[in-house]
Amino acid sequence: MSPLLDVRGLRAGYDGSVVLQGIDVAIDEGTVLAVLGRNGVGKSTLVMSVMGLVRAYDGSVRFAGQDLTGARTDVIANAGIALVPQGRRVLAPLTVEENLRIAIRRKRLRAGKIRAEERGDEAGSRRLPEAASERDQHSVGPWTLERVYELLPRLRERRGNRGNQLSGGEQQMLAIGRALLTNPRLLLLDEPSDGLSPMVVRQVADVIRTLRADGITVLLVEQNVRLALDLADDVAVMVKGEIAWRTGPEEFRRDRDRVRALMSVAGAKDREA
Ligand SMILES: Nc1ncnc2c1ncn2[C@@H]1O[C@H](COP(=O)(O)OP(=O)(O)OP(=O)(O)O)[C@@H](O)[C@H]1O
Repeated sequence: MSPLLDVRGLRAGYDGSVVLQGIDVAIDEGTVLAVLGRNGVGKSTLVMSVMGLVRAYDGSVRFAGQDLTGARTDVIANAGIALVPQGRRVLAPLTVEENLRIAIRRKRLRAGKIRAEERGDEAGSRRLPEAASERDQHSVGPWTLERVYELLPRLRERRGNRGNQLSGGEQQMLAIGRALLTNPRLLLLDEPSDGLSPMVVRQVADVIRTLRADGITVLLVEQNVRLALDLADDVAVMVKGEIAWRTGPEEFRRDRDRVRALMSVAGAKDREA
């Protein structure tokens, strides 16, 4: 079985500076891959380049058998990848429900535009699609506002509150709900536990477990190693824009020396000395 996401030789960065130095990473459908590593090694750059938000200089990205190398973000989203970005990026002046409805509307516009482009029909780009895409019909069922509220009941309670009135945990749930409304097969989560209390981190972990049980594949970037190991089927450790070690959570727990060498600031100093 070929992996759902297959990234090979990916080099990417900003304004000519190279952050990702040739990344190879593959994720099987239905699994959770945790990407760990010290600050600044390029974890966010990796998820942003998979999403088409950072330009790749070289390498390839294949998803569900489709070549997405160099594709636009809207095409990537339409193919079934969604990003929950670091910092959540909820629309602060809008209510929870407005944030969610915008995600639904954007998805429809995007799908209509891409279909129109495929037909070479510019005028059609403003038409809304009438039916769910083929992919949606094959999944458990497309994500709806109601299904998001069932998974994340706190959002229903807060549906009339503005983004800037939410706690960090509620903002994280909103960012996840918004991503789910695009019906992803692969969810890229960039530090979902950042700044949250241990109790809220546990709630986020439960949500991720439920999504995995529903068959959603997850690439989880985390600083919280305990959370990452609890959730992951596989672990990839990044060092300076490369995957330095790919292993299972048990092996990761056992090999403390290697973890220290690859992940602690002291370990990095040892290597540089
Ligand atoms: N928009 C940008 N423009 C230029 N350089 C950037 C930009 N974003 C990140 N970088 C640089 O790219 C490198 C990798 O950053 P990135 O955010 O991908 O790392 P990270 O592993 O996710 O770190 P953190 O855990 O701190 O989020 C860093 O040197 C960072 O300064």
